[in-house]
Amino acid sequence: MIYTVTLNPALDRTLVVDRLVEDDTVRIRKETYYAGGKGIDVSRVIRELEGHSVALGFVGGYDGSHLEGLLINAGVLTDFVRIGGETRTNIIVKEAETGRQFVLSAGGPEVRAAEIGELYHQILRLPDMEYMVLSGSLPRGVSPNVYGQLVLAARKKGAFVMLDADGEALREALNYRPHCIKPNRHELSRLVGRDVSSQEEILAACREIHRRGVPLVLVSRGKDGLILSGAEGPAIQAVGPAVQVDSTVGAGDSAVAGFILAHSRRQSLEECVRLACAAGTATAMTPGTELCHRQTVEELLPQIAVEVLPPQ
Ligand SMILES: Nc1ncnc2c1ncn2[C@@H]1O[C@H](COP(=O)(O)OP(=O)(O)OP(=O)(O)O)[C@@H](O)[C@H]1O
Ligand SMILES: O=P(O)(O)OC[C@@]1(O)O[C@H](CO)[C@@H](O)[C@@H]1O
Repeated sequence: MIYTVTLNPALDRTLVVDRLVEDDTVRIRKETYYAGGKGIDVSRVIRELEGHSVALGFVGGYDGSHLEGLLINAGVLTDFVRIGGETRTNIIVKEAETGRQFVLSAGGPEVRAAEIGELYHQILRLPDMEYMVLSGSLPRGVSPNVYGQLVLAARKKGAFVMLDADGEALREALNYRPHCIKPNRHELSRLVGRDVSSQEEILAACREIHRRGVPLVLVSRGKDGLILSGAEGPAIQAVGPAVQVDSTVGAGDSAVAGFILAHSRRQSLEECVRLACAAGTATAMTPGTELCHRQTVEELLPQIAVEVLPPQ
């Protein structure tokens, strides 16, 4: 089974307005709620692509129940730890007239030590963990080394661990050697302490990370697709066709979902990167925090240019 972990889920409230104006009433034209947070997005995309996963993490209060209910309605399996604090709401405002989008991200509730302990023991007890995906920001009260501890617990159980995090949480977790990380260009730059942009710079940065014991690095590059670098074997690049982009929120999570789902289906690494790219591209075509549709992903798959890169 694939387990996703979202320590700081968010009820994503997407509002469409004509245009934001100062000193006047701005009428909301459309309002939609999504169960959000990066690991939860991964679970939603896996379900959309006809796979199964269980979403783990913390939910609390009425908004936490709302989020969980949305997932249940979408057919996503959940097993959250309930916390005393209230699940955060992130607000996404889209201006219909200009296409501009504003993402207001809340800090989230404070998680108590006992609640972290409960999640940790839940993970240790899981009988069938083949994959664990750890994604997103950390809530208050949780130490930056929490991902490291969860990586260690999952590795001890023989699971393949994929991590999508940033900053100190990512840096700390590298010491525990997740099997794969999914930084975007900015996260990779922060990780290696210099700006990386070109293909050569990305591959050099990935080699540094392999030397620290991480076998796979999947770098997402927005419209330029993805590069998968492996400690062994050649790097693989996938680039999607030019599409009409509406909102890229959740594109990175969709790429993680595509990669892990294909990997769990024992597909080749080329096919894993292809599905990652198709899912990310399809999500970029949907509005707000809406995620990819299966039919679009299937239409995109043959249009993804997958290339094995020459050794550097
Ligand atoms: N503008 C775009 N046009 C086409 N495809 C895109 C675009 N933006 C993203 N994608 C697809 O989605 C994948 C992941 O996007 P991106 O690199 O933006 O991840 P990210 O920065 O982690 O995103 P986020 O944090 O918003 O979820 C890309 O590798 C690409 O396949
Ligand atoms: O604050 P974090 O945990 O980094 O990201 C949270 C979030 O922005 O990520 C998803 C899109 O990737 C949204 O569903 C959610 O609001």
